[in-house]
Amino acid sequence: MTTMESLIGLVNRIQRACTVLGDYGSGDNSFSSLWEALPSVAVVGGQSSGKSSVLESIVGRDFLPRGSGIVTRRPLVLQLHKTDEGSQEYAEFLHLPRRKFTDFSVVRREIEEETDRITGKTKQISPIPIHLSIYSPNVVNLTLIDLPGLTKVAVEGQPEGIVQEIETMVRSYVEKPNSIILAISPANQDIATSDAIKLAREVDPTGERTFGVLTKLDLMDKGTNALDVLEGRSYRLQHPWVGIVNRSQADINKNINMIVARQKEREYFATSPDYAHLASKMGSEYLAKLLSKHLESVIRARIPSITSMINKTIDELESEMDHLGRPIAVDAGAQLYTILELCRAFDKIFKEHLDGGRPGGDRIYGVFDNQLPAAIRKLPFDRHLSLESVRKIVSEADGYQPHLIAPEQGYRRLIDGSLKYFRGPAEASVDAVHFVLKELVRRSISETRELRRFPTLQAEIAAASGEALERFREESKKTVTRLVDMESSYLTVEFFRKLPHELERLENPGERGANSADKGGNTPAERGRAVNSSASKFDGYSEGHFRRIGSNVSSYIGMVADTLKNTIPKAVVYCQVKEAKTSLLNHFYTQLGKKEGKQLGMMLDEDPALMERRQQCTKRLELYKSARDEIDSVSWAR
Ligand SMILES: Nc1nc2c(ncn2[C@@H]2O[C@H](COP(=O)(O)OP(=O)(O)OP(=O)(O)O)[C@@H](O)[C@H]2O)c(=O)[nH]1
Repeated sequence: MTTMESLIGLVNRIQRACTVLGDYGSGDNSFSSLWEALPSVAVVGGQSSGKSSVLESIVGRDFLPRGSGIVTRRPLVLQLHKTDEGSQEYAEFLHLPRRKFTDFSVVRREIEEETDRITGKTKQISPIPIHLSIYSPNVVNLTLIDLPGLTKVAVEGQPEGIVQEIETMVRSYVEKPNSIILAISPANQDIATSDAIKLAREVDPTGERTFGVLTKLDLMDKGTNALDVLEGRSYRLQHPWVGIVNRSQADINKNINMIVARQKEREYFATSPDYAHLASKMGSEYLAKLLSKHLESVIRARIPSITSMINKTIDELESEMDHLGRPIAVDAGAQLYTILELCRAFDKIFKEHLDGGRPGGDRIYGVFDNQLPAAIRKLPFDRHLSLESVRKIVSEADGYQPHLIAPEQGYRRLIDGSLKYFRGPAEASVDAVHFVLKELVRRSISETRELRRFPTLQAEIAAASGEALERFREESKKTVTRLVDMESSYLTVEFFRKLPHELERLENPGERGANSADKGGNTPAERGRAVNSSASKFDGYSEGHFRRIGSNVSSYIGMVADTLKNTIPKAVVYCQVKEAKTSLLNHFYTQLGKKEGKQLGMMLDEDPALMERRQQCTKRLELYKSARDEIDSVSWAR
């Protein structure tokens, strides 16, 4: 491959990739356009200027749609590839890959049909290009973009405003600084009125990137010639004008072969008295070579800036991809792996909250250190162990037979009754820790960056964690209730053995009498009063006796409270915190293992807008990377 072929081929390949990815310069996407950075030859001309004839002559084949009105309604990117002498000519469309067209009348029909596919039969125009590649020994490597002909009036059946639309579209192509303008004007018309030259003058006033082509030289009035134009006197351009003689309508009707037509064109210039001195620089074959050479040199000059534009865009796209998150795999195994990874990321953050490193875990200690003791302090033991209450409970426990020594049953009932109160603070601690854990799950989910794009999985993890925490809470409640119940199942014997006073007093009724005498409870009158009181049955026991019972129970309960203040946190941590740390998502993992690919895929559902954007980014990244590879390979070949 020569350098020239590979450079134009390079741009061809990049252009095709651009169209596949919807990058044809126009369009309102927020990405920079690679297409626009690529040099290209845009063919412009007024209606009947001979534009189609020039293109067909450059190709050496009839293949463009004919007809009245505006026939070209979408840009046609015509990529010409020179093949070895004697090889079969064929055409290929980008939209019909792997189909080789060897019959060029079928190519013409396909262009017409493909035009209608996008624009509809309404004869609208569309900026989406049709890509046609032609492989032939009779072409030079060149890419031309055929644009709708500039016109002043729409013909019947074509929508109003199409004239302006065409002008806007053609302008969008030729105003790009990388566009080479092939401006076609007929020689039998004043050059000052040429639509092509008028537009070229506007967008390229210095004439640097305009190639002037003058057609229909053979149709000029006898005795006149176009030397003023061809020699650059009428309208000056940086590149020399090229004169062309295409087939006349009569030639076309007679089916004059294109190769024969080229031959006739050569003869025309060689034998023309006016143009013979310019013959070597006239004609469609010369034009094709001139353009090919120029395009190649423009591409060569542009490569460094294209390369840096590509690299810059790749960097931008890569960082956007990082921001959006990489695409998710499609097979079930990889999806399961992704889900597990995401869960692990969440779990790690959750653990950091508990173990410190992230805030929140300290609130659990707060429950044990403040809430629990405060709740215990607030328990209504004063009321439960008031003199009245003690007297009532003890008497009820005694039944018809007042206690003789110590009120064993009374003590038990008082203690049992008191211990029941501990359930409240115990359960409240469980609930308080549960809510702390729940809040930490919520925070951990929102702090897991990797999870941000997966709202569905976030909800799944939240639900699974919620269920697990609920189970831990149940378990924890059972355990703390049990701790409390255990306290009433067996009382600390030691404690009561240390209360000798009471026993002595009960064993010594004399002392009891003496004691009561102080308070005057021993006189008959007082006894009578006592008989009338509610505790008539126990008027034998003094207030002091019940007070002592009350205070004994109270200090026993105080001792139990101290124990529970220590054991409840242990139970709560064991059942809830430790479990949350080690097996919060265990159940979820088991469930995951049973799920099918489709369900896993659903869990990895993302925000559709985000997916769309990533898809765009991925495609673009692919385009730019392949463009970079293409450029690299060409640079090495040079
Ligand atoms: N004699 C002669 N006829 C030409 C020449 N160039 C074009 N024609 C004829 O002019 C008519 C229009 O040529 P086209 O090539 O179809 O021109 P166009 O600009 O593509 O026209 P539209 O697509 O219809 O706008 C055809 O009948 C051609 O045969 C030429 O150099 N000499």
